[in-house]
Amino acid sequence: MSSIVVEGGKPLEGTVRISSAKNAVLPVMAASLLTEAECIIEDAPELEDVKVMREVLKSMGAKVFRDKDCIKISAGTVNSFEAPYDLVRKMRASFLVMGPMLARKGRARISMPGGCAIGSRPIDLHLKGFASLGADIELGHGFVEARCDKLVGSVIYLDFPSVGATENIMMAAALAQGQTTIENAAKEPEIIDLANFLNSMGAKIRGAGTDVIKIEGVKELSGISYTVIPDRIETGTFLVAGAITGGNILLENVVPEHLKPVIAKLIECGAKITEEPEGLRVIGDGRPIASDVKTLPYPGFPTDMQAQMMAYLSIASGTSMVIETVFENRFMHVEELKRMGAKIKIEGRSAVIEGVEKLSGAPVKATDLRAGAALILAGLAAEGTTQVMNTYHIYRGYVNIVENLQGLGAKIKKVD
Ligand SMILES: CC(=O)N[C@H]1[C@@H](OP(=O)(O)OP(=O)(O)OC[C@H]2O[C@@H](n3ccc(=O)[nH]c3=O)[C@H](O)[C@@H]2O)O[C@H](CO)[C@@H](O)[C@@H]1O
Ligand SMILES: C=C(OP(=O)(O)O)C(=O)O
Repeated sequence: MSSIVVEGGKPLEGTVRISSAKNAVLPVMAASLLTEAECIIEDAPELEDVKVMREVLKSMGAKVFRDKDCIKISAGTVNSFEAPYDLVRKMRASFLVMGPMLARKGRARISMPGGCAIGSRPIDLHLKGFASLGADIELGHGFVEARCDKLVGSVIYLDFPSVGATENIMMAAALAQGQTTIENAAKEPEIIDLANFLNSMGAKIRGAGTDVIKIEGVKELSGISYTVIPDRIETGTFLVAGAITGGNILLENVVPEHLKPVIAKLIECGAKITEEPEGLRVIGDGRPIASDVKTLPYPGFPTDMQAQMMAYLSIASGTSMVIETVFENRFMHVEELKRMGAKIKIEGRSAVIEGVEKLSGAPVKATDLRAGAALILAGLAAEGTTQVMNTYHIYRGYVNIVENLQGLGAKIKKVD
C-alpha cells in the first residue's frame, strides 16, 4: 500500500500554482451530458475523482478523452441510463449525473451513493427536487431510478442549502418546460461556476450565488469550451501549509474573494496573508494564537477546511474550539492527530483543542480526503517522521500534492 512520508520542521518557501477546482469540474463534467455536442473542459486537474467521473460518463456511453490539459466529452452517443455501484461507491459526486440524464433522456438509474467516512449523506433533497419537477422516483436493490415523460418547472424549497441538490436540480431544470425556482439554494462559488457553464451553453439561469435561483428551461443546449474556477480548498490547504511551517509562500491562480472566512481566521491566528498582483502570499510567524471555528455553508467557514484548520490549531498557544455543523461525523482526523501528540477532546459536534508546543511524527491513516491533507500539514510541522497511509483519499482532491510541496522545499516523498 502506498504512503506519503514527511519529515517535519522545514519552513516552506517559493511559489505554487493552484489547480482548477475539483468541486467545480465534477458537476461541469456531469452537465456535459445535457448536450449532444462536444464540451471541452480546459485546464482540468487529473484527480482520482475526475478519473472516476470520466468512467461514469463512459459507462453511460459518452465519448470522453483527455487531450493534454483538456477533457473532451461528447454525450451524443449515450445509450445507458445506469451509473453502476462500483463507480458511485468510489465517489458520491457520481450522483450528479442524475439531473442531466433525467432532463435529456427522461430516465436514470443510479446506484445509491450511501454514506462515507464523514457521515450518512442522504440524497433526499435531490430526489424531492426531481419529484417536484415531475419525475417518478423508485428506490430498490440499492439503486435510485427516476423516470419522466417531461420535466416541468416548479418552486423547490431546500430544507438545507445542499450543494449537490442545488446543482442536480439546476441541471435538470435547465431543460425543463417553464420556470423553476430553487429557494434556500446553496451559494458556493462552484454553484455560480456551474450556472456560468450552463448559461454559456445557452441555459437561462439567474441568481446563482444568492439563495434564490431562477431557471427558465430551454429546448436544447450547445457544446462549449470552459475553464472552471481555481480550487479554494487546495488554496486554503496551502495557506495553512505556509502558516504552520513558519514559511513564506506565494499561491498563484487563486480567487481570494472565495476564501474570505479562511483568510480572516488565519490572520486572527497570527499568519500574515497579503494579496499580491500574482496571487496570495502567506507568511507564518511563530506559534498560532488559539481561535474558535464553526463550519457553515458558504459564505461561512468551509467544512472542507475544518480538518486542516484543526491541524494548525493543534499547535496554537491556548485552547480552541471547532464546531462542525455541516456533516454529522467529520472528526475522523482527531484520533490520528492525537497519535501525533495533539490534545483534542470531542463532545458531540464540537472539538476542544488544547494547543501543544510541538507535534511528533507518527504513522497515521488518512480516513478521508481532508483528513489526509490535515495529517500531511501536521507532519510538515511535527518533529520527526510522519507516515500517512491510505493515500488514495488524498489524490481524490489534490493533484501533485507531494511534488508541489517538494517544490516549496518540504521533505516529503511517496513510498510504495
Ligand atoms: C463534490 C462536491 O461538491 N462536494 C462538496 C459538496 O458535497 P455535497 O454536495 O454532498 O454536500 P451537501 O451540501 O449536499 O451536504 C451538506 C449537508 O446536507 C445534507 N444533505 C445533503 C443532501 C440531501 O439530499 N440531504 C441532506 O440531508 C448532508 O448530509 C450534509 O450534512 O458540498 C459539501 C459541503 O460544502 C462539501 O463538503 C463537499 O466537498
Ligand atoms: C467531502 C469532499 O468531497 P466529496 O463531496 O466528493 O466527498 C471534499 O472535497 O472534502
